[in-house]
Amino acid sequence: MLLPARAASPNTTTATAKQQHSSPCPRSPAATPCAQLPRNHCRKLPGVRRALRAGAFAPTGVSTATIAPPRLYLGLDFGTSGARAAVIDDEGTLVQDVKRGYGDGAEADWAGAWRRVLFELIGSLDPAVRSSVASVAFDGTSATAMLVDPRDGTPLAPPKLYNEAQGRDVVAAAKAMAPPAHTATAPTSTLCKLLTWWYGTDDGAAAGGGGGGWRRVAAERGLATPGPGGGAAAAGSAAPSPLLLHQADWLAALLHGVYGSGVTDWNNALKLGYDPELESYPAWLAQQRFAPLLPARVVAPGAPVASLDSRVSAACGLPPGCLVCGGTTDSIAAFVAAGVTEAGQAVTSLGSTLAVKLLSTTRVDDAAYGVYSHRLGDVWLVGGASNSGGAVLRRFFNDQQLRELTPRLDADRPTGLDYYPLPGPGERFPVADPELQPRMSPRPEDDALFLQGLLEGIAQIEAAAYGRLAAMGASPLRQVLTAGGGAANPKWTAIRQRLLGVPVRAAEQGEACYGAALLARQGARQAAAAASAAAAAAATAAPGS
Ligand SMILES: Nc1ncnc2c1ncn2[C@@H]1O[C@H](COP(=O)(O)OP(=O)(O)O)[C@@H](O)[C@H]1O
Ligand SMILES: O=C(CO)[C@H](O)[C@H](O)COP(=O)(O)O
Repeated sequence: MLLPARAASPNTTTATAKQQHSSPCPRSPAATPCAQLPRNHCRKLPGVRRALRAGAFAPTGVSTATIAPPRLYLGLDFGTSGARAAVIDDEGTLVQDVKRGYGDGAEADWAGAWRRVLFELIGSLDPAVRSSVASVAFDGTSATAMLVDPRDGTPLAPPKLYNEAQGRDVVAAAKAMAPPAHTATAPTSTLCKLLTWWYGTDDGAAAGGGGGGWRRVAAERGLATPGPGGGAAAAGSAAPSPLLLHQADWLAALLHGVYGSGVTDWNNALKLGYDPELESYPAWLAQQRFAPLLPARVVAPGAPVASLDSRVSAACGLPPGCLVCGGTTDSIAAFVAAGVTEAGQAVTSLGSTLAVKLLSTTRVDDAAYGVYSHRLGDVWLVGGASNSGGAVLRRFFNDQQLRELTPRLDADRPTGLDYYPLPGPGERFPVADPELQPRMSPRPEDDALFLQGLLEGIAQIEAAAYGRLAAMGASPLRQVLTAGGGAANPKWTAIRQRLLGVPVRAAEQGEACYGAALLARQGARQAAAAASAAAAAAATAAPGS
């Protein structure tokens, strides 16, 4: 069980602590105004005053069932460049939000950075808010895969991130087992990442189950080290198999402490091969020798999973009975936040990457173009995710420079530069080509012209993405809401609207963490309804009733 590291005390003088705001968001006017806090963005919003008036903030140590209404709901978004927490009340009013970067050097230990930031975000919440949180839900980057010890979640190997394309051999193995054009056959799919671990090809070890750094760690920890060439746990052996989890699953398990056979959700499991229509792993996947490594329980996004582990509650200050709910991916959380409800409405997440989600009455999937369909409730969110997006802009301009240059752009005068902006070789959607090269030259002298060329290039990718969905029979596009950092750029919005030919505007709520908080609220309501139904059934069944 990975418990939160002791939070740096407010008086800690190390550089790291100085940069970080480790005490709760200050309540008194005399304290440092949140707006001046470096690296963190800690805001108390109108909802706090209303909740304070309503006496919402019960003392810590109460169970969910007794958390005094109005209860609060916590969404945690672990995106590409940083993590954010949003707390909402029953009406969906934002009560507090906090964000934090992963810090320099995070790439050397992603799991450690995610765990550290998780408990720092929780520690950054106002104590009165934190102690009223009735449920929590996470969203993470899609197809970010982890191989862990099923007893306590300890990673056995570095995570494989959302955009890491796997080798041709495992892609071929995935194509040999999955249906044609299945999203699990994409080079960046979770299935391909699992197969890289399974065949041990990630450290040059011979294919066929030899090597693979994780097997050495697993053996040291007394775990089984199954592989294609045998090596499975001997019949009757007590040694448990390693477990595959997604980033959001692993973070949730840090709070609920339910390990063993693992819990994931429909959306995160899609690129593993899970079928959200069947609500099960298809036979072609369940019959594989590596099936024991798959997370056994797959829940709907927002569904109740388990209560907070009591030790974690004591360590982080969330109420002991706080419910941890099923998660989702960051672009779906952004979709949920935007509040889209009609077929033909779409959400483009313009964050570090460009992800599009169109609400469609028809499901469309084709890995040849990086197109797949997520299920949310009883609708299909069709789309995909390009490697292009804000991460390319950030290579040339910081946010301040973007704000300074944007007024000089002329959305009505295309530059003709015809860029395909990528952070490096490789594209997922609407072209699925791990070798695709960036195209961002010639670079004009004028930075404003260069920036406009980049924004036009990303907008052209977005337009091609929606055009691909239309060509595949998805519901016709009628409107695009924008989430993510790029939503703030009016000139980019105008360029995109010109290319898309439909109304484009920023989503009122575009933050994925807000969408995750809505899922947490949904889970708390589902749990309360189930408890009421159980109580009513018990009362009916009681003798003499
Ligand atoms: N004014 C702007 N115009 C265009 N892009 C912007 C602007 N401000 C921020 N961005 C881009 O938004 C991205 C960050 O958005 P965010 O949603 O936080 O991304 P993520 O969560 O994927 O890290 C950055 O890559 C940045 O380049
Ligand atoms: O690119 C990403 C990183 O932010 C997205 O997480 C991801 O690729 C979107 O995938 P999905 O459509 O499964 O939500």
